[in-house]
Amino acid sequence: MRNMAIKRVLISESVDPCCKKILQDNGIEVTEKSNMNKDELKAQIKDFDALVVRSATKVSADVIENAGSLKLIGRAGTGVDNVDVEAATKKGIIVMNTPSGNTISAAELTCALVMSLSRNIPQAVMSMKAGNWDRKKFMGAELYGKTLGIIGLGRIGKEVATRMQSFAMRTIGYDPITPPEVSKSWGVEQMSLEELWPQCDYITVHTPLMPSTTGLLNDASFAKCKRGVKVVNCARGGIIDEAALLRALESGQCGGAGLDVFVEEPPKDQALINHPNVISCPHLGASTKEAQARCGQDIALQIVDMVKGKALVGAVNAQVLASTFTPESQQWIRLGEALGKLLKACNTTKQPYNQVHITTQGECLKKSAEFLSSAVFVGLMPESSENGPNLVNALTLAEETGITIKKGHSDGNQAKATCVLEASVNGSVYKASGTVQTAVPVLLELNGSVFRQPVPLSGNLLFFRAAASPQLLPSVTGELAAADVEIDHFSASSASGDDQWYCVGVTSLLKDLSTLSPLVKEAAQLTA
Ligand SMILES: NC(=O)c1ccc[n+]([C@@H]2O[C@H](COP(=O)([O-])OP(=O)(O)OC[C@H]3O[C@@H](n4cnc5c(N)ncnc54)[C@H](O)[C@@H]3O)[C@@H](O)[C@H]2O)c1
Ligand SMILES: O=C(O)[C@H](O)COP(=O)(O)O
Repeated sequence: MRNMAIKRVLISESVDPCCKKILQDNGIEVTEKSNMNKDELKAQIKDFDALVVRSATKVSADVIENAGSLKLIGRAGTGVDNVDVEAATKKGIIVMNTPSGNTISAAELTCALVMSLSRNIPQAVMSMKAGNWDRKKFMGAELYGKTLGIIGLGRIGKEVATRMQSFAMRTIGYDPITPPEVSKSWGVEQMSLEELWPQCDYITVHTPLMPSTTGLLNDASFAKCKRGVKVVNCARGGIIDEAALLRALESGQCGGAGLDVFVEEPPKDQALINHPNVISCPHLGASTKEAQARCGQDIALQIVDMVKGKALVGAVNAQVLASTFTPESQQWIRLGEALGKLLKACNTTKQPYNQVHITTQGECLKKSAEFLSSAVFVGLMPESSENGPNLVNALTLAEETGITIKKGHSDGNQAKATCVLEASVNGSVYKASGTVQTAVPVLLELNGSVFRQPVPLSGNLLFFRAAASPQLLPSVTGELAAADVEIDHFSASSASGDDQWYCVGVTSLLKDLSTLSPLVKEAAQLTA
Protein backbone atom coordinates (compact mmCIF):
# COMPACT_ATOMS: atom_id res chain seq x y z
CA MET A 1 0.00 0.00 0.00
CA ARG A 2 1.32 3.45 -0.85
CA ASN A 3 1.28 6.63 1.26
CA MET A 4 1.59 4.68 4.48
CA ALA A 5 4.71 6.28 5.80
CA ILE A 6 4.41 6.51 9.58
CA LYS A 7 7.19 8.74 10.84
CA ARG A 8 5.80 10.16 14.07
CA VAL A 9 3.66 8.34 16.61
CA LEU A 10 1.91 9.81 19.64
CA ILE A 11 1.25 7.39 22.53
CA SER A 12 -1.41 9.04 24.67
CA GLU A 13 -1.68 6.47 27.47
CA SER A 14 0.38 4.17 29.61
CA VAL A 15 1.37 1.54 27.06
CA ASP A 16 4.14 -0.99 27.77
CA PRO A 17 7.60 0.51 27.03
CA CYS A 18 8.32 -2.25 24.49
CA CYS A 19 5.87 -0.49 22.14
CA LYS A 20 8.00 2.66 22.06
CA LYS A 21 11.22 0.66 21.73
CA ILE A 22 10.00 -1.44 18.78
CA LEU A 23 8.77 1.65 16.96
CA GLN A 24 11.99 3.56 17.59
CA ASP A 25 14.14 0.59 16.57
CA ASN A 26 12.33 0.76 13.26
CA GLY A 27 13.09 4.42 12.73
CA ILE A 28 9.79 5.84 13.96
CA GLU A 29 9.83 8.90 16.23
CA VAL A 30 7.70 8.38 19.35
CA THR A 31 6.20 10.97 21.69
CA GLU A 32 4.58 9.80 24.92
CA LYS A 33 2.06 12.13 26.56
CA SER A 34 -0.32 10.64 29.11
CA ASN A 35 -3.27 12.42 30.71
CA MET A 36 -3.84 14.88 27.88
CA ASN A 37 -7.24 16.50 27.99
CA LYS A 38 -9.37 16.65 24.85
CA ASP A 39 -8.27 20.15 23.89
CA GLU A 40 -4.61 19.21 24.20
CA LEU A 41 -5.17 16.11 22.07
CA LYS A 42 -7.08 18.13 19.47
CA ALA A 43 -4.27 20.67 19.30
CA GLN A 44 -1.46 18.13 19.03
CA ILE A 45 -2.84 15.25 16.99
CA LYS A 46 -2.24 16.97 13.65
CA ASP A 47 1.53 16.72 14.19
CA PHE A 48 1.47 12.91 14.09
CA ASP A 49 0.99 10.13 11.55
CA ALA A 50 -0.32 7.64 14.12
CA LEU A 51 -1.89 7.68 17.56
CA VAL A 52 -1.62 4.75 20.00
CA VAL A 53 -4.24 4.58 22.75
CA ARG A 54 -5.80 2.28 25.36
CA SER A 55 -9.39 2.76 26.53
CA ALA A 56 -9.13 6.11 28.32
CA THR A 57 -8.37 8.33 25.31
CA LYS A 58 -11.66 9.31 23.70
CA VAL A 59 -10.88 9.62 20.01
CA SER A 60 -14.17 11.24 19.11
CA ALA A 61 -15.28 12.76 15.80
CA ASP A 62 -14.14 16.27 16.80
CA VAL A 63 -10.67 14.96 17.67
CA ILE A 64 -10.53 13.14 14.31
CA GLU A 65 -11.66 16.32 12.57
CA ASN A 66 -8.40 17.92 13.78
CA ALA A 67 -6.32 14.92 12.81
CA GLY A 68 -4.49 16.56 9.92
CA SER A 69 -2.83 13.77 8.02
CA LEU A 70 -3.13 11.12 10.74
CA LYS A 71 -3.13 7.73 9.04
CA LEU A 72 -3.65 5.28 11.86
CA ILE A 73 -5.22 4.92 15.30
CA GLY A 74 -3.73 1.92 17.07
CA ARG A 75 -5.54 0.47 20.08
CA ALA A 76 -3.21 -1.47 22.39
CA GLY A 77 -6.07 -3.68 23.52
CA THR A 78 -9.42 -5.05 22.39
CA GLY A 79 -12.36 -2.62 22.56
CA VAL A 80 -12.39 0.23 20.05
CA ASP A 81 -15.54 1.81 21.48
CA ASN A 82 -13.48 4.83 22.61
CA VAL A 83 -12.68 5.53 18.94
CA ASP A 84 -15.27 6.93 16.52
CA VAL A 85 -14.51 4.32 13.87
CA GLU A 86 -17.02 5.74 11.40
CA ALA A 87 -15.46 9.21 11.55
CA ALA A 88 -11.98 7.69 11.23
CA THR A 89 -13.04 5.66 8.18
CA LYS A 90 -14.50 8.71 6.44
CA LYS A 91 -11.21 10.48 7.01
CA GLY A 92 -9.30 7.54 5.55
CA ILE A 93 -7.71 6.63 8.90
CA ILE A 94 -7.04 2.98 9.69
CA VAL A 95 -8.23 1.82 13.12
CA MET A 96 -6.29 -1.17 14.38
CA ASN A 97 -6.51 -3.21 17.61
CA THR A 98 -4.73 -6.14 19.26
CA PRO A 99 -7.70 -8.32 20.10
CA SER A 100 -6.04 -11.33 21.68
CA GLY A 101 -3.26 -9.72 23.74
CA ASN A 102 -5.33 -9.33 26.90
CA THR A 103 -7.79 -12.22 26.55
CA ILE A 104 -6.23 -14.41 29.24
CA SER A 105 -5.90 -11.54 31.71
CA ALA A 106 -9.54 -10.47 31.26
CA ALA A 107 -10.66 -14.10 31.59
CA GLU A 108 -8.61 -14.60 34.76
CA LEU A 109 -10.04 -11.44 36.36
CA THR A 110 -13.54 -12.65 35.51
CA CYS A 111 -12.84 -15.98 37.21
CA ALA A 112 -11.35 -14.14 40.20
CA LEU A 113 -14.54 -12.08 40.53
CA VAL A 114 -16.74 -15.20 40.32
CA MET A 115 -14.66 -16.83 43.07
CA SER A 116 -14.63 -13.68 45.17
CA LEU A 117 -18.42 -13.43 44.88
CA SER A 118 -18.83 -17.05 45.96
CA ARG A 119 -16.79 -16.57 49.16
CA ASN A 120 -17.13 -12.83 49.88
CA ILE A 121 -13.35 -12.51 49.90
CA PRO A 122 -13.08 -8.71 49.39
CA GLN A 123 -15.70 -8.04 52.08
CA ALA A 124 -13.92 -10.41 54.48
CA VAL A 125 -10.59 -8.70 53.80
CA MET A 126 -12.09 -5.28 54.51
CA SER A 127 -13.70 -6.58 57.69
CA MET A 128 -10.41 -7.98 58.99
CA LYS A 129 -8.57 -4.78 58.14
CA ALA A 130 -11.17 -3.02 60.28
CA GLY A 131 -10.10 -5.27 63.17
CA ASN A 132 -12.98 -7.78 63.03
CA TRP A 133 -13.01 -11.59 63.12
CA ASP A 134 -16.45 -12.35 61.73
CA ARG A 135 -16.79 -15.98 60.67
CA LYS A 136 -20.60 -16.04 60.43
CA LYS A 137 -21.18 -12.99 58.30
CA PHE A 138 -19.20 -14.28 55.35
CA MET A 139 -20.79 -17.68 54.84
CA GLY A 140 -20.25 -18.55 51.15
CA ALA A 141 -21.42 -21.18 48.67
CA GLU A 142 -19.41 -23.66 46.62
CA LEU A 143 -19.05 -23.22 42.90
CA TYR A 144 -19.09 -27.00 42.56
CA GLY A 145 -22.15 -28.09 40.60
CA LYS A 146 -23.43 -24.55 40.09
CA THR A 147 -24.41 -23.19 36.68
CA LEU A 148 -22.51 -20.36 35.01
CA GLY A 149 -24.25 -18.55 32.14
CA ILE A 150 -21.80 -16.99 29.69
CA ILE A 151 -23.21 -14.39 27.33
CA GLY A 152 -20.77 -13.81 24.49
CA LEU A 153 -18.75 -16.88 23.56
CA GLY A 154 -15.80 -15.26 21.82
CA ARG A 155 -12.19 -15.20 22.94
CA ILE A 156 -12.74 -14.28 26.60
CA GLY A 157 -16.03 -16.17 27.03
CA LYS A 158 -14.30 -19.38 25.93
CA GLU A 159 -11.34 -18.94 28.30
CA VAL A 160 -13.70 -18.21 31.22
CA ALA A 161 -15.72 -21.35 30.43
CA THR A 162 -12.77 -23.74 30.35
CA ARG A 163 -11.32 -22.32 33.57
CA MET A 164 -14.60 -22.43 35.53
CA GLN A 165 -15.25 -26.00 34.36
CA SER A 166 -12.27 -27.02 36.50
CA PHE A 167 -14.40 -26.00 39.50
CA ALA A 168 -17.03 -28.45 38.20
CA MET A 169 -19.34 -25.63 37.18
CA ARG A 170 -21.84 -26.39 34.46
CA THR A 171 -21.30 -23.86 31.68
CA ILE A 172 -24.15 -22.74 29.46
CA GLY A 173 -24.18 -19.79 27.12
CA TYR A 174 -25.57 -17.68 24.33
CA ASP A 175 -23.91 -16.15 21.29
CA PRO A 176 -25.66 -15.31 18.00
CA ILE A 177 -22.51 -15.94 15.97
CA THR A 178 -20.42 -18.69 17.58
CA PRO A 179 -21.94 -21.96 16.32
CA PRO A 180 -23.34 -24.24 19.07
CA GLU A 181 -21.16 -27.17 17.92
CA VAL A 182 -18.06 -24.99 18.35
CA SER A 183 -18.90 -23.92 21.90
CA LYS A 184 -19.96 -27.50 22.66
CA SER A 185 -16.43 -28.63 21.79
CA TRP A 186 -15.20 -26.58 24.76
CA GLY A 187 -18.02 -27.59 27.05
CA VAL A 188 -20.59 -24.82 26.68
CA GLU A 189 -24.16 -25.76 25.87
CA GLN A 190 -25.85 -22.96 23.95
CA MET A 191 -29.47 -21.97 24.36
CA SER A 192 -31.73 -18.95 23.98
CA LEU A 193 -31.53 -16.20 26.59
CA GLU A 194 -35.08 -17.06 27.69
CA GLU A 195 -33.92 -20.58 28.51
CA LEU A 196 -30.66 -19.40 30.03
CA TRP A 197 -31.86 -16.80 32.58
CA PRO A 198 -33.70 -19.11 34.99
CA GLN A 199 -30.94 -21.75 35.06
CA CYS A 200 -27.98 -19.62 36.14
CA ASP A 201 -26.42 -19.23 39.58
CA TYR A 202 -23.86 -16.89 38.02
CA ILE A 203 -23.99 -14.86 34.80
CA THR A 204 -20.98 -13.28 33.12
CA VAL A 205 -21.08 -11.08 30.01
CA HIS A 206 -18.35 -11.03 27.33
CA THR A 207 -19.76 -9.13 24.37
CA PRO A 208 -18.82 -5.80 22.83
CA LEU A 209 -21.04 -2.87 23.81
CA MET A 210 -23.40 -2.19 20.92
CA PRO A 211 -27.11 -1.47 20.54
CA SER A 212 -28.04 -5.17 20.76
CA THR A 213 -26.04 -5.71 23.97
CA THR A 214 -26.76 -2.44 25.76
CA GLY A 215 -28.91 -3.29 28.78
CA LEU A 216 -28.84 -7.02 27.95
CA LEU A 217 -29.38 -7.57 31.66
CA ASN A 218 -32.22 -5.25 32.59
CA ASP A 219 -35.26 -5.27 34.91
CA ALA A 220 -37.07 -7.79 32.71
CA SER A 221 -34.14 -10.21 32.43
CA PHE A 222 -33.28 -9.99 36.13
CA ALA A 223 -36.91 -10.88 36.85
CA LYS A 224 -36.48 -14.11 34.84
CA CYS A 225 -33.35 -15.12 36.77
CA LYS A 226 -33.08 -17.30 39.88
CA ARG A 227 -33.45 -15.25 43.04
CA GLY A 228 -29.97 -14.38 44.29
CA VAL A 229 -28.22 -14.76 40.93
CA LYS A 230 -24.71 -13.27 40.92
CA VAL A 231 -23.45 -11.32 37.92
CA VAL A 232 -20.06 -10.29 36.57
CA ASN A 233 -19.21 -7.65 34.00
CA CYS A 234 -15.61 -7.54 32.79
CA ALA A 235 -16.64 -6.51 29.28
CA ARG A 236 -18.13 -3.02 28.97
CA GLY A 237 -20.19 -0.81 31.28
CA GLY A 238 -23.83 -0.72 30.21
CA ILE A 239 -24.19 -4.34 29.07
CA ILE A 240 -25.68 -4.83 32.52
CA ASP A 241 -28.05 -1.89 33.03
CA GLU A 242 -26.59 -0.17 36.09
CA ALA A 243 -29.88 1.19 37.45
CA ALA A 244 -31.61 -2.19 37.00
CA LEU A 245 -28.68 -3.91 38.73
CA LEU A 246 -28.95 -1.60 41.74
CA ARG A 247 -32.68 -2.29 41.96
CA ALA A 248 -32.08 -6.05 41.71
CA LEU A 249 -29.37 -5.89 44.41
CA GLU A 250 -31.63 -3.90 46.71
CA SER A 251 -34.52 -6.31 46.27
CA GLY A 252 -32.28 -9.38 46.70
CA GLN A 253 -33.15 -10.64 43.21
CA CYS A 254 -29.43 -10.22 42.49
CA GLY A 255 -27.20 -11.68 45.21
CA GLY A 256 -23.99 -9.95 44.21
CA ALA A 257 -22.13 -8.30 41.38
CA GLY A 258 -18.49 -8.20 40.32
CA LEU A 259 -17.85 -5.15 38.17
CA ASP A 260 -14.67 -4.17 36.36
CA VAL A 261 -16.27 -1.72 33.94
CA PHE A 262 -18.76 1.13 34.18
CA VAL A 263 -20.85 3.30 31.89
CA GLU A 264 -18.88 6.28 33.13
CA GLU A 265 -15.23 5.70 34.02
CA PRO A 266 -14.39 6.66 36.68
CA PRO A 267 -18.01 6.49 37.88
CA LYS A 268 -19.29 9.67 39.49
CA ASP A 269 -22.29 7.89 40.98
CA GLN A 270 -20.98 5.60 43.72
CA ALA A 271 -24.29 3.93 44.58
CA LEU A 272 -23.40 0.60 42.97
CA ILE A 273 -19.82 0.59 44.21
CA ASN A 274 -20.93 1.25 47.78
CA HIS A 275 -23.51 -1.54 47.78
CA PRO A 276 -22.31 -4.23 50.25
CA ASN A 277 -22.83 -7.04 47.72
CA VAL A 278 -20.85 -5.34 44.96
CA ILE A 279 -17.15 -5.92 44.47
CA SER A 280 -15.46 -3.78 41.91
CA CYS A 281 -12.21 -2.92 40.14
CA PRO A 282 -11.17 0.21 38.24
CA HIS A 283 -11.14 -1.45 34.76
CA LEU A 284 -8.27 -3.81 35.56
CA GLY A 285 -9.12 -6.65 33.15
CA ALA A 286 -6.10 -5.99 30.96
CA SER A 287 -3.87 -4.64 33.69
CA THR A 288 -1.28 -7.39 33.95
CA LYS A 289 2.37 -7.17 32.96
CA GLU A 290 1.85 -9.97 30.47
CA ALA A 291 -1.22 -8.51 28.78
CA GLN A 292 0.34 -5.07 28.54
CA ALA A 293 3.57 -6.46 27.14
CA ARG A 294 1.61 -8.46 24.53
CA CYS A 295 -0.66 -5.57 23.53
CA GLY A 296 2.24 -3.07 23.42
CA GLN A 297 4.34 -5.43 21.35
CA ASP A 298 1.46 -6.47 19.07
CA ILE A 299 0.42 -2.92 18.19
CA ALA A 300 4.02 -1.83 17.54
CA LEU A 301 4.78 -4.85 15.34
CA GLN A 302 1.49 -4.45 13.46
CA ILE A 303 2.36 -0.82 12.71
CA VAL A 304 5.90 -1.74 11.61
CA ASP A 305 4.64 -4.56 9.38
CA MET A 306 2.15 -2.22 7.78
CA VAL A 307 4.75 0.49 7.16
CA LYS A 308 7.07 -2.10 5.61
CA GLY A 309 4.21 -3.28 3.40
CA LYS A 310 4.48 -6.82 4.85
CA ALA A 311 0.96 -7.27 6.19
CA LEU A 312 -2.02 -5.47 7.61
CA VAL A 313 -3.12 -7.19 10.81
CA GLY A 314 -5.81 -6.06 13.25
CA ALA A 315 -7.44 -3.36 11.10
CA VAL A 316 -11.08 -3.11 12.12
CA ASN A 317 -12.22 -0.68 9.40
CA ALA A 318 -10.00 -1.46 6.44
CA GLN A 319 -10.55 -5.11 5.63
CA VAL A 320 -10.17 -4.31 1.96
CA LEU A 321 -6.60 -3.21 2.62
CA ALA A 322 -5.56 -6.46 4.21
CA SER A 323 -5.83 -8.23 0.87
CA THR A 324 -3.62 -5.71 -0.87
CA PHE A 325 -0.32 -6.54 0.75
CA THR A 326 1.11 -8.62 -2.08
CA PRO A 327 3.16 -7.36 -5.03
CA GLU A 328 0.54 -8.74 -7.44
CA SER A 329 -2.35 -6.89 -5.83
CA GLN A 330 -0.31 -3.66 -5.77
CA GLN A 331 -0.30 -3.61 -9.57
CA TRP A 332 -4.03 -4.28 -9.75
CA ILE A 333 -4.61 -1.43 -7.31
CA ARG A 334 -2.53 0.85 -9.54
CA LEU A 335 -4.64 -0.29 -12.49
CA GLY A 336 -7.91 0.41 -10.65
CA GLU A 337 -6.71 3.88 -9.60
CA ALA A 338 -5.52 4.67 -13.14
CA LEU A 339 -8.81 3.55 -14.72
CA GLY A 340 -10.68 5.68 -12.19
CA LYS A 341 -8.47 8.69 -12.97
CA LEU A 342 -8.91 8.13 -16.70
CA LEU A 343 -12.71 8.14 -16.54
CA LYS A 344 -12.61 11.13 -14.18
CA ALA A 345 -10.57 12.97 -16.83
CA CYS A 346 -12.93 11.84 -19.61
CA ASN A 347 -15.98 13.25 -17.86
CA THR A 348 -16.33 16.73 -19.29
CA THR A 349 -19.97 17.13 -18.24
CA LYS A 350 -18.93 19.05 -15.06
CA GLN A 351 -21.26 16.75 -13.15
CA PRO A 352 -20.08 13.75 -11.14
CA TYR A 353 -20.89 10.26 -12.38
CA ASN A 354 -24.11 8.92 -10.94
CA GLN A 355 -23.58 5.26 -11.82
CA VAL A 356 -20.40 3.23 -11.71
CA HIS A 357 -20.09 -0.42 -12.61
CA ILE A 358 -16.91 -2.37 -11.90
CA THR A 359 -16.57 -5.85 -13.33
CA THR A 360 -13.64 -8.17 -12.88
CA GLN A 361 -13.00 -11.03 -15.26
CA GLY A 362 -10.77 -14.06 -15.01
CA GLU A 363 -10.14 -16.62 -12.31
CA CYS A 364 -7.32 -14.74 -10.56
CA LEU A 365 -9.57 -11.71 -9.93
CA LYS A 366 -12.45 -13.73 -8.53
CA LYS A 367 -12.06 -12.25 -5.05
CA SER A 368 -10.70 -8.86 -6.09
CA ALA A 369 -13.85 -6.90 -6.96
CA GLU A 370 -13.92 -5.34 -3.48
CA PHE A 371 -10.40 -3.92 -3.39
CA LEU A 372 -10.42 -3.05 -7.09
CA SER A 373 -13.61 -1.05 -6.56
CA SER A 374 -11.97 0.86 -3.73
CA ALA A 375 -8.96 1.50 -5.96
CA VAL A 376 -11.20 2.72 -8.81
CA PHE A 377 -12.82 5.25 -6.50
CA VAL A 378 -9.44 6.45 -5.23
CA GLY A 379 -8.86 7.56 -8.81
CA LEU A 380 -12.40 8.61 -9.61
CA MET A 381 -13.26 10.75 -6.57
CA PRO A 382 -12.14 14.38 -6.34
CA GLU A 383 -8.80 14.72 -4.58
CA SER A 384 -8.71 16.25 -1.12
CA SER A 385 -5.66 17.63 0.59
CA GLU A 386 -5.72 15.33 3.62
CA ASN A 387 -5.63 11.57 3.41
CA GLY A 388 -7.73 11.03 0.50
CA PRO A 389 -9.44 9.59 -1.12
CA ASN A 390 -7.57 6.44 -0.14
CA LEU A 391 -8.31 2.74 0.07
CA VAL A 392 -9.87 3.16 3.53
CA ASN A 393 -12.42 5.83 2.68
CA ALA A 394 -12.89 5.91 -1.11
CA LEU A 395 -15.94 3.63 -1.24
CA THR A 396 -17.54 5.30 1.79
CA LEU A 397 -17.04 8.75 0.26
CA ALA A 398 -18.45 7.54 -3.06
CA GLU A 399 -21.50 6.00 -1.41
CA GLU A 400 -22.08 9.25 0.49
CA THR A 401 -22.30 11.20 -2.77
CA GLY A 402 -25.17 8.94 -3.81
CA ILE A 403 -23.41 7.18 -6.71
CA THR A 404 -25.02 3.86 -7.56
CA ILE A 405 -22.19 1.35 -7.39
CA LYS A 406 -22.34 -2.11 -8.91
CA LYS A 407 -19.53 -4.59 -8.45
CA GLY A 408 -19.38 -7.96 -10.05
CA HIS A 409 -17.27 -10.76 -11.38
CA SER A 410 -17.86 -12.47 -14.67
CA ASP A 411 -16.13 -15.79 -14.79
CA GLY A 412 -16.63 -16.87 -18.36
CA ASN A 413 -13.69 -18.54 -19.96
CA GLN A 414 -11.58 -15.43 -20.00
CA ALA A 415 -7.96 -16.26 -20.64
CA LYS A 416 -6.99 -12.76 -19.49
CA ALA A 417 -7.82 -11.21 -16.16
CA THR A 418 -9.29 -7.77 -16.74
CA CYS A 419 -10.97 -4.99 -14.85
CA VAL A 420 -13.77 -3.24 -16.70
CA LEU A 421 -14.97 0.13 -15.49
CA GLU A 422 -18.13 1.69 -16.80
CA ALA A 423 -19.35 5.04 -15.51
CA SER A 424 -22.32 7.09 -16.58
CA VAL A 425 -23.67 10.56 -16.04
CA ASN A 426 -26.91 11.88 -17.52
CA GLY A 427 -27.02 9.21 -20.21
CA SER A 428 -23.35 9.57 -21.28
CA VAL A 429 -21.48 6.33 -20.70
CA TYR A 430 -17.69 6.03 -20.48
CA LYS A 431 -15.96 2.70 -20.41
CA ALA A 432 -12.38 1.59 -19.88
CA SER A 433 -10.88 -1.83 -19.42
CA GLY A 434 -7.39 -2.83 -18.44
CA THR A 435 -5.18 -5.58 -17.19
CA VAL A 436 -1.75 -6.14 -15.68
CA GLN A 437 0.99 -7.29 -18.06
CA THR A 438 4.44 -8.22 -16.77
CA ALA A 439 3.70 -6.31 -13.56
CA VAL A 440 2.60 -3.17 -15.42
CA PRO A 441 -1.02 -1.91 -15.43
CA VAL A 442 -2.16 -1.39 -19.01
CA LEU A 443 -5.22 -0.04 -20.78
CA LEU A 444 -6.86 -2.33 -23.33
CA GLU A 445 -9.91 -0.38 -24.38
CA LEU A 446 -11.40 3.07 -24.00
CA ASN A 447 -14.99 3.90 -24.95
CA GLY A 448 -15.20 1.17 -27.59
CA SER A 449 -11.72 1.74 -29.07
CA VAL A 450 -9.50 -1.29 -28.58
CA PHE A 451 -5.82 -0.30 -28.55
CA ARG A 452 -3.64 -2.20 -30.99
CA GLN A 453 -0.96 -2.43 -28.27
CA PRO A 454 -1.94 -2.25 -24.58
CA VAL A 455 -1.16 1.24 -23.25
CA PRO A 456 1.05 1.31 -20.12
CA LEU A 457 -0.83 3.34 -17.52
CA SER A 458 2.04 5.31 -16.05
CA GLY A 459 3.37 8.83 -16.37
CA ASN A 460 1.62 11.68 -18.15
CA LEU A 461 -0.96 10.48 -20.64
CA LEU A 462 -2.98 12.40 -23.18
CA PHE A 463 -6.02 10.70 -24.71
CA PHE A 464 -8.00 12.11 -27.60
CA ARG A 465 -10.82 11.04 -29.89
CA ALA A 466 -10.74 11.92 -33.56
CA ALA A 467 -11.49 10.52 -36.97
CA ALA A 468 -8.51 8.84 -38.62
CA SER A 469 -6.94 11.19 -41.13
CA PRO A 470 -3.44 11.88 -42.50
CA GLN A 471 -3.59 15.41 -41.03
CA LEU A 472 -4.40 14.28 -37.50
CA LEU A 473 -0.95 13.36 -36.18
CA PRO A 474 0.94 16.29 -37.68
CA SER A 475 -1.71 18.61 -36.30
CA VAL A 476 -1.57 17.13 -32.76
CA THR A 477 2.21 16.83 -32.63
CA GLY A 478 2.52 20.39 -33.90
CA GLU A 479 0.31 21.65 -31.07
CA LEU A 480 2.29 19.62 -28.53
CA ALA A 481 5.59 20.95 -29.84
CA ALA A 482 4.22 24.50 -29.68
CA ALA A 483 3.41 23.89 -26.01
CA ASP A 484 6.93 22.53 -25.41
CA VAL A 485 5.61 19.04 -24.72
CA GLU A 486 7.62 16.06 -25.96
CA ILE A 487 6.14 12.71 -26.96
CA ASP A 488 7.32 9.52 -25.23
CA HIS A 489 5.09 7.03 -26.97
CA PHE A 490 2.02 6.87 -29.13
CA SER A 491 -0.80 4.29 -29.31
CA ALA A 492 -3.65 4.05 -31.75
CA SER A 493 -6.73 1.88 -31.46
CA SER A 494 -8.38 -0.24 -34.09
CA ALA A 495 -10.97 1.82 -35.86
CA SER A 496 -14.50 1.23 -34.65
CA GLY A 497 -16.80 3.43 -36.67
CA ASP A 498 -15.64 6.88 -37.71
CA ASP A 499 -13.83 8.02 -34.59
CA GLN A 500 -11.22 6.30 -32.53
CA TRP A 501 -9.24 7.01 -29.37
CA TYR A 502 -5.52 7.65 -29.37
CA CYS A 503 -3.10 7.85 -26.49
CA VAL A 504 0.12 9.85 -26.34
CA GLY A 505 2.63 9.49 -23.51
CA VAL A 506 3.89 13.03 -22.91
CA THR A 507 6.60 14.69 -20.85
CA SER A 508 4.12 17.07 -19.24
CA LEU A 509 0.39 17.74 -19.22
CA LEU A 510 -1.08 20.47 -21.41
CA LYS A 511 -2.34 23.59 -19.67
CA ASP A 512 -5.30 23.88 -22.01
CA LEU A 513 -6.78 20.91 -23.82
CA SER A 514 -9.03 23.04 -26.03
CA THR A 515 -6.05 24.17 -28.15
CA LEU A 516 -5.06 20.60 -29.02
CA SER A 517 -6.20 20.44 -32.64
CA PRO A 518 -9.37 21.34 -34.51
CA LEU A 519 -9.51 17.68 -35.58
CA VAL A 520 -9.78 16.44 -31.97
CA LYS A 521 -13.37 16.00 -30.83
CA GLU A 522 -12.76 14.99 -27.23
CA ALA A 523 -9.66 14.83 -25.02
CA ALA A 524 -8.58 13.87 -21.52
CA GLN A 525 -5.25 13.86 -19.73
CA LEU A 526 -3.95 12.44 -16.49
CA THR A 527 -0.86 11.45 -14.56
CA ALA A 528 -1.07 7.75 -13.74
N1 LIG B 1 -12.19 -5.44 31.31
C1 LIG B 1 -11.21 -5.37 30.45
O1 LIG B 1 -10.18 -4.80 30.72
C2 LIG B 1 -11.35 -6.02 29.12
C3 LIG B 1 -10.24 -6.64 28.52
C4 LIG B 1 -10.38 -7.21 27.27
C5 LIG B 1 -11.61 -7.16 26.63
N2 LIG B 1 -12.66 -6.55 27.23
C6 LIG B 1 -13.97 -6.52 26.59
O2 LIG B 1 -14.51 -7.83 26.67
C7 LIG B 1 -15.45 -8.01 25.62
C8 LIG B 1 -15.23 -9.34 24.93
O3 LIG B 1 -13.95 -9.39 24.36
P1 LIG B 1 -13.52 -10.61 23.42
O4 LIG B 1 -12.09 -10.41 23.09
O5 LIG B 1 -13.96 -11.89 24.01
O6 LIG B 1 -14.39 -10.29 22.15
P2 LIG B 1 -14.80 -11.33 20.99
O7 LIG B 1 -15.11 -10.49 19.81
O8 LIG B 1 -13.80 -12.40 20.86
O9 LIG B 1 -16.16 -11.98 21.53
C9 LIG B 1 -17.35 -11.27 21.64
C10 LIG B 1 -18.46 -12.25 21.39
O10 LIG B 1 -19.70 -11.59 21.66
C11 LIG B 1 -20.63 -12.15 20.77
N3 LIG B 1 -21.83 -11.34 20.70
C12 LIG B 1 -22.07 -10.27 19.91
N4 LIG B 1 -23.34 -9.83 20.13
C13 LIG B 1 -23.89 -10.62 21.06
C14 LIG B 1 -25.14 -10.66 21.69
N5 LIG B 1 -26.11 -9.78 21.39
N6 LIG B 1 -25.36 -11.62 22.61
C15 LIG B 1 -24.40 -12.52 22.91
N7 LIG B 1 -23.17 -12.55 22.33
C16 LIG B 1 -22.93 -11.59 21.43
C17 LIG B 1 -19.87 -12.24 19.47
O11 LIG B 1 -20.49 -13.13 18.58
C18 LIG B 1 -18.53 -12.74 19.94
O12 LIG B 1 -18.44 -14.14 19.89
C19 LIG B 1 -15.31 -6.78 24.72
O13 LIG B 1 -16.31 -5.86 25.06
C20 LIG B 1 -13.96 -6.22 25.13
O14 LIG B 1 -13.86 -4.85 24.87
C21 LIG B 1 -12.55 -5.98 28.46
O1 LIG C 1 -10.93 -3.60 25.58
C1 LIG C 1 -9.89 -3.77 26.22
O2 LIG C 1 -8.83 -4.16 25.70
C2 LIG C 1 -9.92 -3.60 27.69
O3 LIG C 1 -11.05 -2.93 28.09
C3 LIG C 1 -8.68 -3.03 28.27
O4 LIG C 1 -8.65 -1.65 28.25
P1 LIG C 1 -7.32 -0.90 28.72
O5 LIG C 1 -6.27 -1.17 27.71
O6 LIG C 1 -7.67 0.53 28.82
O7 LIG C 1 -6.94 -1.49 30.03
